[in-house]
Amino acid sequence: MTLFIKNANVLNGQGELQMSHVWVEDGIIKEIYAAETTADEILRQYGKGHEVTEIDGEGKLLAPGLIDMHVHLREPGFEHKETIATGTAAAAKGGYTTIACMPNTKPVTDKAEVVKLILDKAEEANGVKVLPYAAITYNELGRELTDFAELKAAGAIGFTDDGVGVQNAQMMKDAMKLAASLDMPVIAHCEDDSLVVGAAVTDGEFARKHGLKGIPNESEAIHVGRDILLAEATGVHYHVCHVSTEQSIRLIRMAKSIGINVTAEVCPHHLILSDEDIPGMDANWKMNPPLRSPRDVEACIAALEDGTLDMVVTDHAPHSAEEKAKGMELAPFGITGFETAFPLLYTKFVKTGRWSLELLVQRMTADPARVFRLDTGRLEQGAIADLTLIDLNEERIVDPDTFLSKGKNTPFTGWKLQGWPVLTIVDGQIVWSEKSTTTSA
Ligand SMILES: NC(=O)N[C@@H](CC(=O)O)C(=O)O
Ligand SMILES: [Zn+2]
Ligand SMILES: [Zn+2]
Repeated sequence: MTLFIKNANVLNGQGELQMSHVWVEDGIIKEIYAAETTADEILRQYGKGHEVTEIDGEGKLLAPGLIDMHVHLREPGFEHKETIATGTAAAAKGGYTTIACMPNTKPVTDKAEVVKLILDKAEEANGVKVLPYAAITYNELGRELTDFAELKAAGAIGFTDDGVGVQNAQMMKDAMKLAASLDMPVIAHCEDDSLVVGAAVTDGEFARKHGLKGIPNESEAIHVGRDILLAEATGVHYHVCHVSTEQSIRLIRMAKSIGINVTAEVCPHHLILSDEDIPGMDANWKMNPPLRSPRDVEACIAALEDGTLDMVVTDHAPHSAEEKAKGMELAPFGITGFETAFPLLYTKFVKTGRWSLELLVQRMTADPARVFRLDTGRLEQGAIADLTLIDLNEERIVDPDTFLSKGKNTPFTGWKLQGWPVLTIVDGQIVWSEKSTTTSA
């Protein structure tokens, strides 16, 4: 398939938007033309004999396809929450072209056959690239290491027990040693169970007001500190999941400054919401880690800006309406993310002038690609044509009824946002489009 995307705004190397036409052939960006050459001229010259699908960018932003290195697709086992088909559809609608899915499925992704099942289902789905993580321990129980070599051979891209922390330090050290020997990363959900005390929200304003037990910041940071020492000892690439506290950031910044191989991610909700924003006992505001204090939110924003936090991930965690209806204390942790992430961050940080558009795009594309050594996330001649077209001007209200995800669990219902993805391309194929396109011979 040949694609010709005309009149799109592309970020040049200097962070400026430049009106361009992009020619895509055999899944590769063949050429990026400056807008001085008219689209018709290019078509006359190069379009002969090709079947060309023309897309009018109408001045919208054309960016590398977004990359989300932390998502829950729920299949196998929790298909009432999400499936690989509905999750990848939601991802494409959110502008994502590559997503990495967590192993807390049923069965847990702790054997090669589960990795293969996920890859097979992804193959049958819409074309969004699905990279599976495998579990560190069988059933994520923290008792016995999985067969890392076999899981790597089956296609797993890293090891994590996301959903729970690895409680035993020796187990984590053994996991890191083994992963390092296979040149694979360890990705950690940092949570020390002995400090968590069965709470649903952070230990802060909201908990005090409602007489609830709270999850303290150090339950996260204590694992970050422990694991940084273990990463130093083993040399593994250690990646911290969904960082939410100032204390974790301090430790990561220090570790990076002395050359320890640590990277980290942050979620839109931890950049935008604090526990003081929670309107009441509504489980759509419950996620793990919980919304923290305004001070932690500011620390997360500053750390993403200076690169201490490398990338944005959604931690897309769909649950059914029935599950979330159990209320703040009993409902499962997690909120959906794919279909609101870019507009949220664009509206809250770029529109307000705090971030450049370039910074936001980089933290959602080139940076995750760099950290996980993925051959995507670039918009340049010769690169793989994973692309997303985004309307930066149209304002829309977040309405979960319009989500392609089965999960409607979001705290952002009713928010008025700008920066909505309108077309998503993977390997030069349109995988999602708001409008139909025209093909000319
Ligand atoms: N983040 C969440 O609140 N929930 C995740 C688990 C996790 O990411 O730890 C889930 O699987 O629902
Ligand atoms: Zn987690
Ligand atoms: Zn998660």
